[in-house]
Amino acid sequence: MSYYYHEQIIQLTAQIDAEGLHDTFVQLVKGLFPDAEIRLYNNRLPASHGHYELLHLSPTLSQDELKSQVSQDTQLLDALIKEHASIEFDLSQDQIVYPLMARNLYFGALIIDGHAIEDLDKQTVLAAYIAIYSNQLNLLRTSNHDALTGLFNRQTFDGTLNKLLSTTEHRRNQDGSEEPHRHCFAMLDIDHFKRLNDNFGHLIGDEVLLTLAQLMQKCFRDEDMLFRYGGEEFVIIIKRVDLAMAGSVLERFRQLVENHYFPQVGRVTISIGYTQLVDNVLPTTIIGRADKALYHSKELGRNKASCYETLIEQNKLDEAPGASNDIELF
Ligand SMILES: Nc1nc2c(ncn2[C@@H]2O[C@H](COP(=O)(O)OP(=O)(O)OP(=O)(O)O)[C@@H](O)[C@H]2O)c(=O)[nH]1
Repeated sequence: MSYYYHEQIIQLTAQIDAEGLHDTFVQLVKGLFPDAEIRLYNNRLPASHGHYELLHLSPTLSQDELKSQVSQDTQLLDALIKEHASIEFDLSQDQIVYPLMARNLYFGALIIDGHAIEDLDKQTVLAAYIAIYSNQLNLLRTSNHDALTGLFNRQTFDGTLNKLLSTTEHRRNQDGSEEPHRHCFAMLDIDHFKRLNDNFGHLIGDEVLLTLAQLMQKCFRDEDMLFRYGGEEFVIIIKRVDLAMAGSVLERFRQLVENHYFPQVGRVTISIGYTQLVDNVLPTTIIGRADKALYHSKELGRNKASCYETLIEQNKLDEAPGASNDIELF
């Protein structure tokens, strides 16, 4: 392997967030096979079906072509998981699928389309890129995720919220005009968790935290972001929804938890506070707003979801600190 490839490998290991790592990896693979279509998938729940997130595709496909491509790929990847295939490498085909594995868990796939990989040197380099990318992603995931629940951890939350509030994504309307995407932010807290711990012990308490996290993963869309904020508190960034839609999604989740049977414990409920993510507002303000709405849900008797903006409109809350003046003074 030449010195040039060592430099590329250093680039991969220098990435400190998952997005940068995916992008660098795809660029390196493209550098090896410039004419090929490359698709990179992330499997949200390891070894389960149907949770593929397309991280990268060549930008030549129309929306319809893309849908049918993703559906074809999903079937292929499901079949691969079932067969526990470790690597699909067929030189006679012009489509090659590499399942991406770390610690025996299948976490995604790289598909290279339209290019028979005959060059042995390139095969070796590609195998090295894949191994380093997989290891690096595994490392990043370990440091970005909460060990008990597998959700993103508090540290990742801080970085994500700062980034979301400082960049504005736009959506294109039918008339060609653009407007910023709106996201919503929710805080949720398990009701009477101290009592639950006291009655059943910490291990069962931990089981409840894990089960709740799994319910969250099932209920929310792949693009929504789920974090363990600390203890028995969780936060959710619900992407591209207005407050009304966020309210109905959160209410559905509240009911799902209320009706779920938690082994040994039985019924568990949660209280929720939510608000809109607004550009140019400090993260602490957003958190303060959701927290106030959450506190209101608790005061109303728990097992409720409350919207900060609605409470303000109805004069049921004072504005959260910093709500009217978002310039931080030191
Ligand atoms: N089992 C377990 N318990 C935790 C963990 N982190 C925090 N806790 C417990 O969560 C409990 C939180 O209790 P409180 O903040 O008093 O709130 P609560 O009992 O849920 O009451 P409300 O929020 O008012 O409904 C404390 O007893 C903590 O010890 C954890 O990782 N595992």
